[in-house]
Amino acid sequence: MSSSPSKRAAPAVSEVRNFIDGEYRSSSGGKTFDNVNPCTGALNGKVHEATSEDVDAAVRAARAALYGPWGKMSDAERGEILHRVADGIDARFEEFLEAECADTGKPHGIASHIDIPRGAANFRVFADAVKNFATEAFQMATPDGKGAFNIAVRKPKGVIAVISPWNLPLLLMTWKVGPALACGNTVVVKPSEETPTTTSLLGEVMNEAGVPPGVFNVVNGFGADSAGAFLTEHKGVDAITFTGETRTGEIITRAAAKGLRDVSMECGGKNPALVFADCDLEKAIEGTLRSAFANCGQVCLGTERVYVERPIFDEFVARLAEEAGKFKLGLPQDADTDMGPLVSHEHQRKVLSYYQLAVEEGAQVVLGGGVPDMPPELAGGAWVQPTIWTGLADDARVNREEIFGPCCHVRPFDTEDEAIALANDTDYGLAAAIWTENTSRALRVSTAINCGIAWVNSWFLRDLRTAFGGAKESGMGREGGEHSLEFYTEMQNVCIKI
Ligand SMILES: NC(=O)c1ccc[n+]([C@@H]2O[C@H](COP(=O)([O-])OP(=O)(O)OC[C@H]3O[C@@H](n4cnc5c(N)ncnc54)[C@H](O)[C@@H]3O)[C@@H](O)[C@H]2O)c1
Ligand SMILES: O=C/C=C/C=C(\O)C(=O)O
Repeated sequence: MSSSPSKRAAPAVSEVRNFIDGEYRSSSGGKTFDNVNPCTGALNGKVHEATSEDVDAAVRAARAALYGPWGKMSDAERGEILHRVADGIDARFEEFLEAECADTGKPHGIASHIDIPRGAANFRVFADAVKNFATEAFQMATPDGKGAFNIAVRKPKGVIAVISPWNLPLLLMTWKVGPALACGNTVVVKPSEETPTTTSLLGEVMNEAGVPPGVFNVVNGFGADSAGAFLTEHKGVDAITFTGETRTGEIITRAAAKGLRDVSMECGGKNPALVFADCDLEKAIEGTLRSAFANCGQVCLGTERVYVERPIFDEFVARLAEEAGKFKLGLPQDADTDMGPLVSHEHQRKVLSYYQLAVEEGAQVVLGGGVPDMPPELAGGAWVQPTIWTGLADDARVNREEIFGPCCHVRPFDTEDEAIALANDTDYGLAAAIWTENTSRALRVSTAINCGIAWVNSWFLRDLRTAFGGAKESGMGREGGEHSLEFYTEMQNVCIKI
């Protein structure tokens, strides 16, 4: 089923330290934790866990750098440096690729087309966007007849805490760091404990590109009672940008309430796909295969609920299962690998508990439902089978809770109104995919779904200038294009009396 026994998972950086004030520093408490390869269960290396003193040093370095050369540069000068950061990622593409795949287990095909290039693009796009970011001006009348002008200026918000997840580590971290730095802020990043390596490696690139010390800092560790909480509760942090689970977002929002710090929250989803009988079936199947199973289902925008118009329901389910059943599970570096493992054994236990729950809740298992049979050298990995269910009630937990694995439930519908109601019957509101060749229907349905991002006849087609974020429990605020620039700046109105 997988690669030859002679192949090994990619070696990774063996020791990941914190990056503070332009240099790599060991944990001041001497504490480390394991970074485990999810393909094999082997040790990738050790990660230095930041103490509260380390986090404090990082925040202080970021504060000092804000008042140093970085804060005094023009957008154009900063932009030039950020372009060099992007070039630096490109120049070390292979290193980033190996590190990302060793931490996540994802296939090279995904990381080399999405994660690493987007990691570089996030710096270029925002370095350029900030140059065209206009403010506002209002001329007003005054009783003396002379008038006044109001001119708005935008300033960096200050020290930004960036808390990022493990599913697209470099991509989602730079999606925040790129615009934050382009706007003149400084950052302290706490990457996921599961996937710290590419964030750490970025420190070297920052130094090589000429980013002044203290502008980009990295502290490693966990959430509660660790680097995540130390950072988000730190008084020296001016704003917090977070991507991760909704429940974690709530905890961080509470921490941010102290001192009324601003937050940007990109959280979970339970995203629907609506497949109408007038769709291009080939495209709908190909798109749903990606939206449900890409990155082993670990994409916040991924589909976990598929609603299919009854006349094509049986054919759709059969074809989806047939194609997903052909996925080859294997090592990142094998060219024919379609799907890697889940990110960790902990996440594997969570996903498998939902596989079991689906059966208990009365699902028909159309495909998968368990652990695949892997060759001995991969037996220690966090593998699960791609899984498709039908027959669950709409209020089944499997239909309501985010699983974040390679699985979906497929259910028939009879009318457009019913499909819209089913799509909206969720606590979440991140993304939706609509498959129809009828343009009026596409517009009607996409705008009737309460979510931040709706795709018609596509999925994960991303223009970085567009608004990105979730409705309901999927988040708060928008990032992307000008929306990121708004979040990472503070607007000041200057009123000038003539
Ligand atoms: N909306 C989006 O843009 C988006 C994108 C990717 C992932 N996600 C969501 O992320 C989740 C998967 O990622 P995850 O499991 O890494 O999420 P998570 O919430 O467990 O962890 C995210 C980050 O928060 C940190 N953290 C955890 N507890 C914390 C605390 N108390 N204080 C401070 N930091 C804390 C973690 O260490 C990690 O760095 C899914 O729910 C997925 O939908 C959302
Ligand atoms: O798992 C979530 C994926 C989010 C993707 C983006 O934020 C993006 O493409 O910018």
